[in-house]
Amino acid sequence: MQALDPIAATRSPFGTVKADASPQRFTWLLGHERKMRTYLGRTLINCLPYAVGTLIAYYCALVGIMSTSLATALVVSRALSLVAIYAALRSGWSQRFRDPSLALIQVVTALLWTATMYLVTGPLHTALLPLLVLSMASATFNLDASRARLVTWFAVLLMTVVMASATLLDSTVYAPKVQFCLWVIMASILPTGLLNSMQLKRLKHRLKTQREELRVALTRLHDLATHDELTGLANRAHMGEMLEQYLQRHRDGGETFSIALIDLDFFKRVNDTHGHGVGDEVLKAFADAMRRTVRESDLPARWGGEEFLVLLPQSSADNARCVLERLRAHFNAQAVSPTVPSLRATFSAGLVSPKPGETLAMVLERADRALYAAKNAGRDHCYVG
Ligand SMILES: Nc1nc2c(ncn2[C@@H]2O[C@H](COP(=O)(O)OP(=O)(O)OP(=O)(O)O)[C@@H](O)[C@H]2O)c(=O)[nH]1
Repeated sequence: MQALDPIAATRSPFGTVKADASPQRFTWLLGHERKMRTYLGRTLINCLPYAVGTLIAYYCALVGIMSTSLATALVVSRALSLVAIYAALRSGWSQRFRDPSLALIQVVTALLWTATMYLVTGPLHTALLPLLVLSMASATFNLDASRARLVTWFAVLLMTVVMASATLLDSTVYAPKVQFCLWVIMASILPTGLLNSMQLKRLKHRLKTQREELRVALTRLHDLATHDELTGLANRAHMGEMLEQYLQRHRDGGETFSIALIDLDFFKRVNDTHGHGVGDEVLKAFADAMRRTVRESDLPARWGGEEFLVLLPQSSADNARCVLERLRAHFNAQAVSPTVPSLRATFSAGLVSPKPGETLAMVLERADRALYAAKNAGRDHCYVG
């Protein structure tokens, strides 16, 4: 269907669309691009378990569980991996990969770091398990189903090896019975988390689909409410709103405009002679002729029955008359019905521009009188009112 009006183009079916309602914040950190902002936001959230891990590492160094140099090595290595991931995302370098969010790399590095921390934090190792669960929750939600499954089993396997090794290396601090209990908890929590994430993702997908369906339905509703079904032109209600807007802008000192009220000549005869189907074909032919002839900025509408109205922005009634004469030359010569190829039709039109202080009803009344005069003059005429 034809775009109706530049004013309307900024409107949603049920109100004014705010192009981007909320201003973007932290653009220096996250950039402007919507997807990239999401990826970077996730990466920064992943820094939270790292910050907690840093505190644990230095606390361990403070109480003599590990050396300060080991704590620093762990903290710096993780910081470097996070900075590298952030830089790859922020610079756009990651765009070359199938998964530009680098979600898989992020979770694997997080898992390896958490597992290492588990091995070296001695009596504090249990504090690492919630961090592991946190990393996995974010990973399983952001990865596709097969990768999320793969990463979950990788995490279970990795922690099995780590817990077994820890028990073998230091069975006093990593007591086998305790490790076994922790292993059972870990091995049951991670797959459960995976199932929950999958369910959430399905829900998210369904919501997205429903939102798209709703958008399509709203667009269809809007088209039905503003367009004439037979000709596809704007309908009377919509054109009425448009006219009010233009008239208001004109009153506020804006540009002038004209309207042409058009009526097909002897249309009843077409219906009576050839039937309503042929009459409909003529109406469609006239609508097509208008679409082809008027300017991009002109707004044609079906006003009702065999009456049409064209709003011609930035045109005096005399300028509008030239457009109408072009339409006449085009329409009078063309075949207007595929069913009755020999059939020809004409139209009459009343043209007016709003005068100061006139209401819409007054402008339309003048257009109607001009149209009536054109009909009285023998039809196939355009009169300026
Ligand atoms: N086929 C068809 N006919 C319609 C439609 N809407 C209105 N009409 C017909 O349009 C005709 C209008 O006839 P009149 O108002 O007498 O006008 P006219 O025959 O065009 O005569 P003038 O306007 O005086 O030249 C009527 O027969 C209506 O039934 C429509 O959607 N389809």
